[in-house]
Amino acid sequence: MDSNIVWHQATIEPKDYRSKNGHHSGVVWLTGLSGSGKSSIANQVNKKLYERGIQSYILDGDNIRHGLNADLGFKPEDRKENIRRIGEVAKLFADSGTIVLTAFISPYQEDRDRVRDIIDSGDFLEVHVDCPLSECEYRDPKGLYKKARTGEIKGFTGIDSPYEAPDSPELVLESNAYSVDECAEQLISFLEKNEWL
Ligand SMILES: Nc1ncnc2c1ncn2[C@@H]1O[C@H](COP(=O)(O)OS(=O)(=O)O)[C@@H](OP(=O)(O)O)[C@H]1O
Ligand SMILES: Nc1ncnc2c1ncn2[C@@H]1O[C@H](COP(=O)(O)OP(=O)(O)O)[C@@H](O)[C@H]1O
Repeated sequence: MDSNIVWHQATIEPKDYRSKNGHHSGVVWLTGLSGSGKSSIANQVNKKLYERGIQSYILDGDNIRHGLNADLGFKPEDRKENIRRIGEVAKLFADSGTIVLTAFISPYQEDRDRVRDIIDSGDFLEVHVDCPLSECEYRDPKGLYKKARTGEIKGFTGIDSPYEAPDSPELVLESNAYSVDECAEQLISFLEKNEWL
């Protein structure tokens, strides 16, 4: 970084936004295979938080790749840069007093750890949306596993590209055993228990 760039201290700080909103803020990082249920669960949680007057927002894989990260593909170095940029954006949202729910495969532990490292301790919750590959492939909501199996898509996570399950996530949601609504309730209970709400 250019040594002539000096950090400008903001007048209104994260603690001020939190105090105004009446709740904590931070990053809820959902990770899991394609089709595991990250987007469905994030949207259900977001809806419930919205109805309670909580300031929350979703950053979602497909949407971010249409804009901010439209220049990135799925090679390991592209996924790394994808997660790095999203981590920085998520941090900004958290600093603005928002509970940000992110829904990215984020297959590499190292990349997720790097995001954890830039966020204040306790303000990053790694949530594993855990679902067997066989079930994700059966769901195949976008028909992508089918394409990956025929070789039409190369380097698809879980098929011919790795997924590293979290070493020590704050929470595991078993989306094969519980409904979308039950998973959303489990996540909200966890936020309550940790005094985010
Ligand atoms: N090769 C390959 N591997 C995995 N996923 C693929 C691929 N190509 C396209 N897609 C679609 O892109 C979505 C994943 O984007 P992410 O930004 O979450 O991926 S990553 O975190 O950078 O690994 C993912 O969305 P989700 O199904 O919502 O997870 C897919 O729809
Ligand atoms: N418990 C559950 N949690 C999340 N999704 C579920 C669950 N049970 C079934 N599904 C279905 O699985 C699919 C998951 O798709 P999606 O939310 O787009 O996953 P991802 O964002 O991880 O790719 C949806 O069609 C959803 O309705």
